[in-house]
Amino acid sequence: MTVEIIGVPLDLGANRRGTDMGPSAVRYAGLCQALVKMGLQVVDSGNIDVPVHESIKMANPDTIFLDEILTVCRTLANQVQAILDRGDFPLVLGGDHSIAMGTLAGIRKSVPDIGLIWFDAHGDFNTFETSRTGNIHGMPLAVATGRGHAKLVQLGGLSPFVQEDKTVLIGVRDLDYHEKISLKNSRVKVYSMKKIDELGMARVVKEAIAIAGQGGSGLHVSFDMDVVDPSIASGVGTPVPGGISYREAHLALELIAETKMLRSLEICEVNPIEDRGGNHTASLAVELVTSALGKRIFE
Ligand SMILES: NC(=[NH2+])NCCC[C@H](N)C(=O)O
Ligand SMILES: [Mn+2]
Ligand SMILES: [Mn+2]
Repeated sequence: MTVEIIGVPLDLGANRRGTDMGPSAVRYAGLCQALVKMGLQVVDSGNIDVPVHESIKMANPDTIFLDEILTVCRTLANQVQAILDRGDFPLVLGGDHSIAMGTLAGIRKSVPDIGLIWFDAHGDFNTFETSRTGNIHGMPLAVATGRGHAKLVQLGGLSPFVQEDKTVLIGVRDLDYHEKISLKNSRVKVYSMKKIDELGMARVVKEAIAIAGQGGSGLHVSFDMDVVDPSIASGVGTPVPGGISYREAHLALELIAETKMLRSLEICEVNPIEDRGGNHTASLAVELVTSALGKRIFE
C-alpha cells in the first residue's frame, strides 16, 4: 500500500481566505518525511488545479462559486477513486471543507459502503436554503448524505455518497438553527463536545467505530482542524472555543488506526495566515496524520 498525497488548495467555499495555502503549510511542516520515517511508502501527487479567487467573477451570488467548486471536486473524486481502485491510500489535504464532497464522491465509486467519521466543530449540514453565510464549506456533510443543491449531490453521478446510519460526527459545538434541526431529523450519529466531556473521547470513538465500521468495509476520516481547540490550532478559518485537546485528538486517531480499517483520510481547513506562532496548526496536522496511520507511543 502506498499513501498518495493530493493537495486541494481550495478557499472558494469559505469567507475567510487562506485555506488555499493549507496544502503547502502541511507539506512544509514535514508531512512526507514523517510518513517515510514510519516506514510507509509515500507518493506526493501535487495539487489539483483550483481557480484563483481574484481571477474569477462570481456567476451567481446565491450559489457562491458553485461551479468552480464542482469542477475541483469532480477532479478530486476521479483521483481518489483511482487511488482506491489501485489498493492505495488517499491522503487529501485541504483546502476548505468543501473538498470533502469530492473525496467522498470518489470513495463512493470504489468502496460504496464505507463508514464515515467526521471530526468538526461545525455540522457542515447546511444547504443553500438553511445557510446563513451561503458558504459551501458549511454544506459538505449534508451533500454527502444526499441533501442540498442537485449539482452537488449528483457530482459523482451516485448519491448519497455515504450511508447515513454509518456516519458519525464528533466534536461539534457550533450549529446553525436550521442545521441543528436537519441533523436531529437525520440518522447521522452526533457526539457533541458535551458528550465528549461526559463520556470521554475513548468511549466516544469506540462507539463511533462500532457505528461507522458496521459491515467491515472500512472507514474514511474527514478531519476538520477546527475540531481541535483554537488554543493549540489557531490556524483555521472558523475557530470555535471549547474544542478537543491535543491528547483527545491523538487518542481518537490512534484508536481508529488500531482498527486497521482506515481506507482514506482527509485533513482540511488549515489556514496558515491565521496561525499564531510559526506553522503550529500544520505541524499538528502532520502529527495527527501519523497517529491516524499507525504511529504508536508504546502500546
Ligand atoms: N468547514 C467549516 N469550517 N464550516 C464552517 C461552517 C460555518 C457555518 N455553519 C456556515 O455554514 O457558514
Ligand atoms: Mn468542516
Ligand atoms: Mn469546522
